[in-house]
Amino acid sequence: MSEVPAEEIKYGLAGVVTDTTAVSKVMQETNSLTYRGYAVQDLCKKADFMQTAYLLWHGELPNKAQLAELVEQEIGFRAISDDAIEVIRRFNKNAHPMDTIRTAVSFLGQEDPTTADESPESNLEKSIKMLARIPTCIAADYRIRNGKEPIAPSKDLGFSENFFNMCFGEVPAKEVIDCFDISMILYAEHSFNASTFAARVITSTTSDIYSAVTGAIGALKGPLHGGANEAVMHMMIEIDDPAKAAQWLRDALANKRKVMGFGHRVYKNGDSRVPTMTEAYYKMAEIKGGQKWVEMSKNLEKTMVDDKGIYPNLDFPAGPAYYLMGFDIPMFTPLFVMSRITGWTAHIMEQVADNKLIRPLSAYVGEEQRQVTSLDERPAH
Ligand SMILES: CC(=O)SCCNC(=O)CCNC(=O)[C@H](O)C(C)(C)COP(=O)(O)OP(=O)(O)OC[C@H]1O[C@@H](n2cnc3c(N)ncnc32)[C@H](O)[C@@H]1OP(=O)(O)O
Ligand SMILES: O=C([O-])CC(=O)C(=O)O
Repeated sequence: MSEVPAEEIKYGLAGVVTDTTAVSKVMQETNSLTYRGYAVQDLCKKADFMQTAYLLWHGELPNKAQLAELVEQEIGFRAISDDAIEVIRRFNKNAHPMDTIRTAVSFLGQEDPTTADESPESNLEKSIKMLARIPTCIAADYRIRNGKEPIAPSKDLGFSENFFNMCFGEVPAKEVIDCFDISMILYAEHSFNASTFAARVITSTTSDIYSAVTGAIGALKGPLHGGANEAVMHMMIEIDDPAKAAQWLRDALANKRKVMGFGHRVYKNGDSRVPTMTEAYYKMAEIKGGQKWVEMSKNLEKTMVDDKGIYPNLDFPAGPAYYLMGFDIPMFTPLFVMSRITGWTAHIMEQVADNKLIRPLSAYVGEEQRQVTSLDERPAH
């Protein structure tokens, strides 16, 4: 029995406010989300992912000169060392790409002579380095595990175009790039979600930014968080036929299965990002011939909302959108990493600027205090 009444324990920290943040605001009542005061939908229409990164880090949208400087820095940091490529070559070809990007980021941290420098300027520079190099690591890992040579990053292509080129050796149609960029903006930041909180916990010990990001990647991997975008696509492939979707979902619920891509800790009446991502996904389906998946998504959503009142989250449209863009399913959560690196690092810098060690209490429910007996005195079984 715990000495703390059960009703006073905040399991999963649900509903607990642990700190302030100026990075983003998730509004449960209105199902809306702002980054530094700007609605994400407006950022998707009027800005791009690089401008969003600048906004998250600096608190303001960049002017032309500020954006040009960030773009130049990002392009300049894209290449990874021969040692890093060699490490990626040695990765187990069956390892999950989230395990390999977690290890790659950790490797980048031990290579960087500025890792221990916690100054705001150095942490910002390291954030730009990770934004630039994580895509290079993900693409190199993808090609090597498929028996191909990595493609060096380009100095002439934008962030998203360069990533597609490093993966597939070509830049797709503008519509595909636009949809990918929208997913990058929408995935970039979401207040104290589990991976960001993990990053802040690590930062609060005054550990370094690479350690915090490595831990955040580990937290994002789980299917209750970022791993859900992969799980959604596995589910849709398992269902296969849109006409079977409603029954499949009802059977899953009857068997107490969690249906991936639905539900959210904060939003209870719909995820603010879903309409924008769904529009982009439907556009992808039009271009790539994915009407089967659209029909299935609609049937799953209608059944889940009608039967359980549980709404889709961002992973629900993002999973099939990435599938239609041609990415292997195990790459979907690493794509989330490519984007969330901006939000994580904005929070890490906010934590560093006003730090207090994060260390909650627990209610003990184990054995009462007792005597240690010697090994000889203890029963054989
Ligand atoms: C980008 C992101 O990270 S978004 C989240 C991505 N994760 C997923 O899509 C995984 C599937 N969803 C879930 O597991 C949950 O909805 C979570 C983890 C996201 C949120 O969990 P919580 O806030 O703890 O809600 P909780 O799990 O208590 O759900 C409340 C009720 O709704 C049910 N429920 C919530 N989500 C789902 C779901 N996806 N499938 C089936 N039932 C669900 C729960 O079983 C619970 O029912 P009960 O009260 O009868 O026990
Ligand atoms: O906020 C959360 O708990 C999960 C989420 O949607 C995100 O991190 O984007």
